[in-house]
Amino acid sequence: MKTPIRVAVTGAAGQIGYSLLFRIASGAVFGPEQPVILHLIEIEPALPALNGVVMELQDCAFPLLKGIVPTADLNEGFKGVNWAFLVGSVPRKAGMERKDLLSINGKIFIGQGKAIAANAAPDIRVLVVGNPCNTNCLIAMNNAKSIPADRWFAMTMLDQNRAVTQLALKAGVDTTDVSGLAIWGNHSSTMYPDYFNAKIGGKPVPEVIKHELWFKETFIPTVQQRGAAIIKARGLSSAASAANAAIETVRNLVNPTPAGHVFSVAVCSDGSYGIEKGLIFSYPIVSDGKSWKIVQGLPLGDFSKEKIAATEKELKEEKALVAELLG
Ligand SMILES: NC(=O)C1=CN([C@@H]2O[C@H](COP(=O)(O)OP(=O)(O)OC[C@H]3O[C@@H](n4cnc5c(N)ncnc54)[C@H](O)[C@@H]3O)[C@@H](O)[C@H]2O)C=CC1
Ligand SMILES: O=C([O-])CC(=O)C(=O)O
Repeated sequence: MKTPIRVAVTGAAGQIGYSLLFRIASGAVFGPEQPVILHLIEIEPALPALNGVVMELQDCAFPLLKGIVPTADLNEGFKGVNWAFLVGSVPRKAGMERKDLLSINGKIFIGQGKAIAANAAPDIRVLVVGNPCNTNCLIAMNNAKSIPADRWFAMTMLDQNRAVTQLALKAGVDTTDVSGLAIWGNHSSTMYPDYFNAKIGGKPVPEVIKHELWFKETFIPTVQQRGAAIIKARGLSSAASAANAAIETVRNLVNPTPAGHVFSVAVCSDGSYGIEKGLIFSYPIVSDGKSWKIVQGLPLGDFSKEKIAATEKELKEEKALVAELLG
């Protein structure tokens, strides 16, 4: 048996937490050979509900679950942690944009960034899910400067999965026939699902779906607005699909990417494709299972460049709004 790794989840008593924890404990993220100790972090008033989640985790008798640390103390919560899923934060309601949450949620990520830097294991990696996730990640990263920038991620995998399914439905193919689809930029209504560099059955998507207006008038807005559509339908934001995407993001990072595939995750920009350095920007990424890199040299036409510039502009504006939170 391998040594257990410590995995922290904030907002562990929330909706996403309820879909996420049981799958981490079952081995769906780190594999069937990797035991885990779960650090479940909540705010004080949610500790009774968290206790119920702990009881349910115990009642699963997961062979890989070697311990549970439920806590409202950030130092205890992040002590020795190898992976942190930062989910805990307030979700938006109908009619709000995700960036409207910055004034409520942004400050949470100062204390969490500092506590991660002070307590986590040397190999810590952090996935921010709580919205607006790119800029929350920027805040946490800037409050934890001792942790290398390549360890910080914000989630856009849910947007990739949404885009892949829309393409598959339109083309009448299986989702597994779609490859190379990546989300660029912010997890917001400006995100850009780049269908030009995606393939269906190995052929460029625009050669399979020959319907230019559909991409512009239906595909892109559907992907950009899917979170809002779920909130309208459910009265609550996506939770099971978000947890699933968090699981896939980490799996994508800790396993080698199959040839011909990419995955989407927002990372600290190194200036690739002319994006401002230091922004948490979603790119097409590949991993060798240990380190990741931004796929270089993809052709981008004027339409793609315009969309990517718009989402970069929004991230710069969000960064300016939280300037005083960046440490
Ligand atoms: N990046 C993405 O693709 C997605 C992001 N989200 C975001 O994930 C976040 C969580 O969503 P849900 O689980 O549905 O919300 P929820 O309201 O069901 O759960 C959030 C939990 O976080 C806890 N919490 C609040 N402040 C905290 C803090 N400072 N430290 C620790 N825990 C704290 C709350 O007590 C609550 O239990 C929201 O911001 C939502 O917008 C949701 C779907 C997709
Ligand atoms: O839309 C929301 O507020 C929740 C979310 O991030 C998503 O479902 O993509």
